Amino acid sequence: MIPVCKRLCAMAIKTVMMEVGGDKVAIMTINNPPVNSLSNAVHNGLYKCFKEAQERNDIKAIVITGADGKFCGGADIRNFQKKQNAEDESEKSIIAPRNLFNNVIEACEKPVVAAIEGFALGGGLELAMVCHARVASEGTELGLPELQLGIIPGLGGTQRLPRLIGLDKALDMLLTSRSISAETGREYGLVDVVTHSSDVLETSRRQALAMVHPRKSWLIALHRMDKVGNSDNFLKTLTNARAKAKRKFRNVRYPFVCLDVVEEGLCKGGEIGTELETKACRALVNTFEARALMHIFFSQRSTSKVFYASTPGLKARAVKNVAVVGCGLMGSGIAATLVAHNIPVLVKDISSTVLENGLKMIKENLEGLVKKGKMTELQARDALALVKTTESYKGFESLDLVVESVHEDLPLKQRIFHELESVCSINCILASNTSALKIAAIGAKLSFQDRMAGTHFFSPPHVMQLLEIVHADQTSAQTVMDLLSLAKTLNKVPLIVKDVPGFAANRLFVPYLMFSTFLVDLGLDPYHIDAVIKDFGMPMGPFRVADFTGIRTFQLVSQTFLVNSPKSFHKSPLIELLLKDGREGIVAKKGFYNYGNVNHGEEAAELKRYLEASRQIAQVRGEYNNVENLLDTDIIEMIFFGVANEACKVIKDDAVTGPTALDVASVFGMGFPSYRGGIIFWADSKGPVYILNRLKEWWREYGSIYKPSSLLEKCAAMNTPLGRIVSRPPSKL
Ligand SMILES: C[C@H](O)CC(=O)SCCNC(=O)CCNC(=O)[C@H](O)C(C)(C)COP(=O)(O)OP(=O)(O)OC[C@H]1O[C@@H](n2cnc3c(N)ncnc32)[C@H](O)[C@@H]1OP(=O)(O)O
Repeated sequence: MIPVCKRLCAMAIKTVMMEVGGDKVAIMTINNPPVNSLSNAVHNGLYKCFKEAQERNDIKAIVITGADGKFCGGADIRNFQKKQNAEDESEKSIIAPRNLFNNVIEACEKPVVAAIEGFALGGGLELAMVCHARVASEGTELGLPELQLGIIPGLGGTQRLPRLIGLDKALDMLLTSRSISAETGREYGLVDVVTHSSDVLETSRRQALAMVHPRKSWLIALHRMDKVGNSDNFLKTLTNARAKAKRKFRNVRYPFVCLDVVEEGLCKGGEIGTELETKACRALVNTFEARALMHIFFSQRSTSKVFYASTPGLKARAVKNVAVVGCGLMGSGIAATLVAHNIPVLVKDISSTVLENGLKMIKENLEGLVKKGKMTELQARDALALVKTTESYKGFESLDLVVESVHEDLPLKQRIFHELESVCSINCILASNTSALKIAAIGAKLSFQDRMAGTHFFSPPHVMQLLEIVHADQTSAQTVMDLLSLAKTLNKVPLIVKDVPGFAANRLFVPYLMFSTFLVDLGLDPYHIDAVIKDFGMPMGPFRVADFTGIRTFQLVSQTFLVNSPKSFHKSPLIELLLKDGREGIVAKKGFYNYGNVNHGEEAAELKRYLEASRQIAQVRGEYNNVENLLDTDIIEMIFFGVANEACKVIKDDAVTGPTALDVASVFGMGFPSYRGGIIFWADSKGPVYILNRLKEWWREYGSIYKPSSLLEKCAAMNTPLGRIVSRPPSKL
């Protein structure tokens, strides 16, 4: 250990601290909890510390690190939001610390090493890249996720990353926002040394001192070109990347701005590149997409945080052993999700044949994750080894959680939970994956209902990010807390919802399909609707998604609406006509589309017959009956204003904590484009008054399915955005 002079630098400031060791290495520690983000105070702190370090003869080298084992989570996103909301136009520019990065840190005459632990993301990785070497602890997360926020890196990331790891790999990281581990970073040349976290600081010191003497020269990332090749090569790579981006990104500009800036910098030099990058990043911060994506970033985090805040002192218990009862499509997907995150699963079903089939589906799900690059083949094999199957309740006594996933049959579910209560320990959480029944009804006969909850996964569970945690009246805070913690382990976005029919996400999803089928009964072509909605930004149109989730499932979940609010529901005859002929969707290889042997699906010529029959029965009339009058924007509004109207009813019913929860539900549960900020955020961009007027128009014409909700009327009357409706803590749900 090197003796450290405990004297803090004369200019000691709270957010960046400097300690100088007996070895003459200055350690600068960023201390800005919770993620050591780069606030203005951090920039100023670094400026001051660097100035002092440059001047002092007793400092030979510098190491930058972050407090609490976290290097830096990037620029302070709250700061961007403040600028977006600034009234004064001049306030909208972001102060760029480009000078600090390029001219102070990178140009420093004393070697600077980044000692990285935990994560270096966005501006955090950009800071690490201006250092002259990087030492990272095992498993550290490195990435430039700015595109996920609707902006591009603004502190040289678009320029230095390609120069350090090559253009192909850099573009992949930039355009996917995917992080890499320190180990992969070492392989790519982004990290110089990977070591154990207890050794990061010492190794960084040694690395820095080695660079003081001419034993190891240091390279300035911005000046390098050795990894990007000649202009023919990099221009070709960029052309391919643009073509790929065109297929992947719809309706947004920021990925293309990113590619342009990379190209400019490679053609005109890194200095010009960083200047253009800063300007482009500043301009993007104020776009609707950046507002929307930053809103989603914070909303996604707030849905569970609010619960922790309302139950101080409670600590989550780890869920280490789980059983899934029922291994159909959903059960096997849930089991795959659990084992993919190293949680052993006991799968129970009624016969060895069903179990064999379930195991096959679990294997296929894991293979799907391998194909998507979410896990390696070896990890998938290890995960599969964590699955055990059983036809009995043997082994259930030592479980932490059971997820029931049998079909929607109340007496059957009640019987299963009764049996579970007699075999599971008192601490085991009993959860149902029902989407149509009330949790309280399923657990009505249990002696201890506090450990009963809903875990509503979305299809396919190993892919969809949302997990609704259904909180019945009797469910304990401890149970919800444990499930929230499990959601984090599974990398899911948890949403606490009340035990009301349809919970939250299906209250949006079912009307989405319902308004789409209504338009078909009005005379519109379903394939045209699918195309318009896909262009709007949904991953697939409503009819294709109905095929994927199963048309019978749609019919089943619709029952809740038909029972609870029949006047707001258009029951299209089309659904029953299709089901009568076995057109159940992809499981039957035919639904709205025909699937042959592939999952892509082709338009079905014979669908016309069903459409005509359905229209004949439905007899929907209206001014727009000549459907050619309908513009694509009308189609979008007639579907999504209907969904937004239902969202207002969900808020009114107190089914969720507030409007933000529905933005999260729509983005992560039904694929609403995140760059539109979720259903409520998007609706607010149109304004409650405009939506109300349009709904009234359709209400007059087509009847009560378009009847405006009282909450929408209220917001329109006060001209208040729907997003401003006050949220309530989940304990009050
Ligand atoms: C100019 C530059 O190029 C532009 C940029 O750098 S833009 C920023 C780029 N950086 C990012 O996108 C990283 C965003 N953050 C993350 O991915 C994750 O928070 C993380 C991996 C750093 C930590 O994850 P985890 O430990 O699970 O904590 P998480 O719950 O996500 O965050 C903890 C808190 O920090 C906040 N936070 C995280 N990153 C933040 C950031 N960059 N700015 C402001 N707040 C941030 C979260 O909102 C949360 O706040 P809360 O407790 O009040 O809800």
